[in-house]
Amino acid sequence: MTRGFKVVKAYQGKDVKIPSRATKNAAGYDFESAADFTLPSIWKMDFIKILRTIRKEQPFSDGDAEKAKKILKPFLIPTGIKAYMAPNEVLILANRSSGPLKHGTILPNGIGVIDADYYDNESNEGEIFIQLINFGLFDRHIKKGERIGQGIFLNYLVADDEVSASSVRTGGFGSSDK
Ligand SMILES: O=c1ccn([C@H]2C[C@H](O)[C@@H](COP(=O)(O)OP(=O)(O)OP(=O)(O)O)O2)c(=O)[nH]1
Ligand SMILES: [Mg+2]
Repeated sequence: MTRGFKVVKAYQGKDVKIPSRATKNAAGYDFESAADFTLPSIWKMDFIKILRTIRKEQPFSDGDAEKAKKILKPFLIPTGIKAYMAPNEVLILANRSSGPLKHGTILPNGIGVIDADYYDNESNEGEIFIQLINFGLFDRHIKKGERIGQGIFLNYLVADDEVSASSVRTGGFGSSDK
């Protein structure tokens, strides 16, 4: 077992497909959405109102400010998939080129970095999420099973004289922040 994918427990028996490459020499393993999901177009949001709400320049409640902050966050699309690989390997998530062209969707983090030690972590079992933001004019209605991104396995290099980290990964998305 060198590298590959498994369905996380929460999605077992729910018809979630293991990522696969579409053609013989394709580099990327296509990931599908594990659920129906609507990505609202950012243009539908009233940014001025949201800004005023967050700054409390208008008489909105704290609940409104919280709601506004949530709308501005990128969405995490569940894939139901975890990836295992050798310790010197990484899975890089990238957009499909049709993402922006057909749907106006981009990865706000540019690329996704899936670390080898994310697999089976204690907080979410290593489930991979694809961050997307919709700058297109229309909402994007993603159907379960629709391809939403691709993952490429690579080797990574380490620097000389590195003081190697010994801490164990407990999750993702800022889990190593102090
Ligand atoms: O698009 C992404 C990016 C990351 N991850 C997961 C896998 C990765 O191993 C972990 C941490 O990612 P990263 O190191 O890029 O984020 P961070 O903000 O530095 O979080 P952490 O402090 O947990 O390392 O989050 C995803 O599922 N999707
Ligand atoms: Mg990190």
